[in-house]
Amino acid sequence: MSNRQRKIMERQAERNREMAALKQAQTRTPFREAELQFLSRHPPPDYSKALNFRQPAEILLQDNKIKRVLLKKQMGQYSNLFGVKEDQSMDADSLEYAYLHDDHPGLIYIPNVFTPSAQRKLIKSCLKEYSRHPNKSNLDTHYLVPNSGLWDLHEDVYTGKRSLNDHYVYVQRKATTDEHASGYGSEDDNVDSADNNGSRAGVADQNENENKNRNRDRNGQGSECEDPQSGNKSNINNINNSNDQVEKLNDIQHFKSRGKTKSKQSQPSVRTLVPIIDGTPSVPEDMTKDDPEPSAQVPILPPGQLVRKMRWVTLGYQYHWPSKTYHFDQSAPFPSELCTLSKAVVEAIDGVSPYPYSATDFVAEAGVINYYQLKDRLMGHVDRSELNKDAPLVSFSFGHSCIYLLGGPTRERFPTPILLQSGDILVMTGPCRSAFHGVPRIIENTLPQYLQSRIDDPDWDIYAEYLAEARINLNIRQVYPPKRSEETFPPSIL
Ligand SMILES: O=C(O)CCC(=O)C(=O)O
Ligand SMILES: [Fe+2]
Repeated sequence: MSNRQRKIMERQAERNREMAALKQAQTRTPFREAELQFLSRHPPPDYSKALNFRQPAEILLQDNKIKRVLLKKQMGQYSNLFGVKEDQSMDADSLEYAYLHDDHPGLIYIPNVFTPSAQRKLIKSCLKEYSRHPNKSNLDTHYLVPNSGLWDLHEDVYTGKRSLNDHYVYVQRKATTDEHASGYGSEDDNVDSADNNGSRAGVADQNENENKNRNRDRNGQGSECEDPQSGNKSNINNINNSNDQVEKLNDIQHFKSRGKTKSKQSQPSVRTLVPIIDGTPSVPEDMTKDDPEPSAQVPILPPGQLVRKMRWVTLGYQYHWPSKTYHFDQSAPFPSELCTLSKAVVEAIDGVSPYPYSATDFVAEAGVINYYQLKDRLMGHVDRSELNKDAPLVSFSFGHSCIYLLGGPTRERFPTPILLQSGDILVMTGPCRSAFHGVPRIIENTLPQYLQSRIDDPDWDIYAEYLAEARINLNIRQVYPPKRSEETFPPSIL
């Protein structure tokens, strides 16, 4: 090829690239646009664009879309799991409020409700207790995590009780060969990003192209579009109702991105999800919800490193990530304090939310604990797997602050960025329950002082060290309509 020909070809290739980039920019949805803004490393995002519900009321309420509602009692009076604040009077300083937003009907935001010690207690439970069997984590797909839990192993090494020379402190792989493995690709794919709900990714790099981002996102919980335990309303409510072609495509891309896999889970056909017939979930007879195959490629790591690979833990009804449906026949006992805590929130918003739901009807049946390292993100999705969409979804944040994007029923609405901080509660009720949302950014250097190392509590050190690079989100859902909650579903639908 002559020099001239080569130059012509290079120019043509360059033009093609530009055209492709232009096309991609044109097809970006407003939600995606917002995600990209907050994913950007260089330049860093403009965090001042985010709505901060902890601003002084006189500033916050200048935005006339924001409404403030006084709670009847302090949250600590609904349950002492929020911690007992010294000032329990109803003086102006101690009043607690919930906030609503005109653009997001059904959103209830209750800022700063936990005392520091109540936060520390819950964080400890999220890392040490709730992550134990029978609750499942993303690590269980690939590793033989001991029943005593990974955190206990980490603690033994951290406190010097056991040495890293001790072979038994290393959690072993489930698979010894990749013969039947899903072969998700790199080790990182397996553990870092390919698990959780769906749109959860490991490292977000501004230079990654959009498709790559999509494919890597939230492999576990449910693709870019849906979240993990949630799932997909169209699938659940009406198997023929593909409510969103784009989502469908993304899902398929998601499966393709794990194309090396030989297992059934890798096929788009797992989208044969649970249809509702006469309000009752009905699982097709031939549908199996197998676990994804373990990979022999995952790294063997010291427990202190492996805990940082833990991306999610599911509580109550266990979730089948590949199909984004619950295992309606697999439920682990729900931690009782989390039942109390979530019920207390539902009680506190009684009369606040324009979409009422009685606290007596609320049953905590499924939960997800999301563990984010600083560079993790959770891409836009809707939580759709629950059969009961009327019950509030209660979400607690701990550790580093994040940007939470709250959009509308489609990606075509530009989302509102919200600064979610440690100790805040976000409740999705009514239409907000079906809104796109995601966490494109964990914000560095935002760990509150009271969650850092403490002279008065050396036992906290191991948690402080973990939180120095992490955020924890705990969210709780009701799966079944109230009348069903205490009943057992007939075996025919399991
Ligand atoms: O981390 C968060 O605040 C949101 C998590 C979430 O949306 C989910 O788990 O479905
Ligand atoms: Fe979600």
